[in-house]
Amino acid sequence: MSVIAPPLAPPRLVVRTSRTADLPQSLTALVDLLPDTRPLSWVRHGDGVVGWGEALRFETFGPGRFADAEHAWHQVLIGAEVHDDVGVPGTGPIAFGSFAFDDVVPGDESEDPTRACGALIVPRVVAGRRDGECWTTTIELVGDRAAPAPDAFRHAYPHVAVTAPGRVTCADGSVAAEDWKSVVAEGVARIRTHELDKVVLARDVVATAERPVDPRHLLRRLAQGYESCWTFSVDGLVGATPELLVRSEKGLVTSRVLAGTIRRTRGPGHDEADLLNAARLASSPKDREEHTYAARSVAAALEPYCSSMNVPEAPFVLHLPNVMHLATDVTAVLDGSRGGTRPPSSLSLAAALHPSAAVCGTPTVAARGLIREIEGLDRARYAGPVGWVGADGDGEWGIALRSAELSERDPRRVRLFAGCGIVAASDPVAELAESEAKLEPMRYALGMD
Ligand SMILES: C=C(O[C@H]1C=CC=C(C(=O)O)[C@@H]1O)C(=O)O
Repeated sequence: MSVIAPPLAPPRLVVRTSRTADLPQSLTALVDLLPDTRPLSWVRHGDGVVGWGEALRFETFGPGRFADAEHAWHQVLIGAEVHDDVGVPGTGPIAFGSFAFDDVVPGDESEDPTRACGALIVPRVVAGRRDGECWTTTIELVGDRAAPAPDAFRHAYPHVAVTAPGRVTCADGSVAAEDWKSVVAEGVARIRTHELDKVVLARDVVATAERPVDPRHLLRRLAQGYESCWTFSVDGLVGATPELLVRSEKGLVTSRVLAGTIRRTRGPGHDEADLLNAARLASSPKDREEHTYAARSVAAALEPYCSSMNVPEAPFVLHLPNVMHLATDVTAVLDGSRGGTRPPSSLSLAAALHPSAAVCGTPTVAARGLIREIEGLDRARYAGPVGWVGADGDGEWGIALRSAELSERDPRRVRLFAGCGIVAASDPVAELAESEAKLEPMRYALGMD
């Protein structure tokens, strides 16, 4: 006999945000607060939000993964009791989230065919800092005795010392590095027959550490070494992405589009070489083409939601420690009169923007089809949206690049990902080298530099 449980009333949250004493002026001040279990992070230049514990968790599947997560978030906010003494973006109730790149639930070849395609996690505790203002939010489920007292957040979870992973070795992932050149060559061939204009092809490598990998070790190194990137951690997906899919704040929408890459030079004379390389990148027709598709895809996806938009005519060169990218900062104003009863949230904007041509290709459907056909990789959450959303829908979502997936089965194992935009003029050998450069942040985080 099967028993159908009556629908549960949505859980009721009690949320309290209060100002806290200044944190040390360090890039890692926020991530240093994190306990070792399932840390949540969205930090850049030392500011941002980190969280721990799980008051609530919503897992979603397939093409509806964004809309279902959004619906669950709205439902839970309806009855929430919120006391917010700070009132800046990131205070009050927030949920961290990450979503799979593809709609298709992975088949038998996947590590875990039942895994969710998306998750929103409402932490029990959030610590945040923005422009010198620091706060703590505690989130309790009504009737939940396990929730920490508002003034006890530092002690609610035992603070286990951060451990380094020890010696780390790397092996080929789903497709061996040598074979990946043929995958790229196939992408180029398809583009040359005019099947599509651009496709982004990715690969993974598998790192095995001597000791269990402590995500906080990775977060600390990334927050320090890649401070201009968004250092994120959600459910075992850790990275430092330079690409902001969307930030929505008080009606202003921002997106940093990246596509087109050149490696940074190391050693003596690197300043001069960097200047030369930046000029080379800015004038490279192949990189400009890759970039144009990406910037256009973002502008086209945002257009229906916005009353005005600024897309600079030419990209600038973004300098990161490992590479330089062609970059365009798109800014737009949300159109309050469109989008139904409430303006679109940052999460629904992320859903509309995903997958941009920076991680999929042009046209989108043909590119996604080709990725499924030839890439030979289960991207999982790599290149999907990762970030946070607040009660008013404002929030920040990055693209989960320069990232790694920590294995749930083997805590010493980590999958690192990198991908490259392929156009007609792409060279498989150069693309393999570019993918190696894009793996550098996570190799560095693991201490493999
Ligand atoms: C797909 C990745 O990077 C994207 C973002 C910036 C530059 C890219 C490129 O030049 O190919 C990619 O479009 C990755 O890092 O895995």
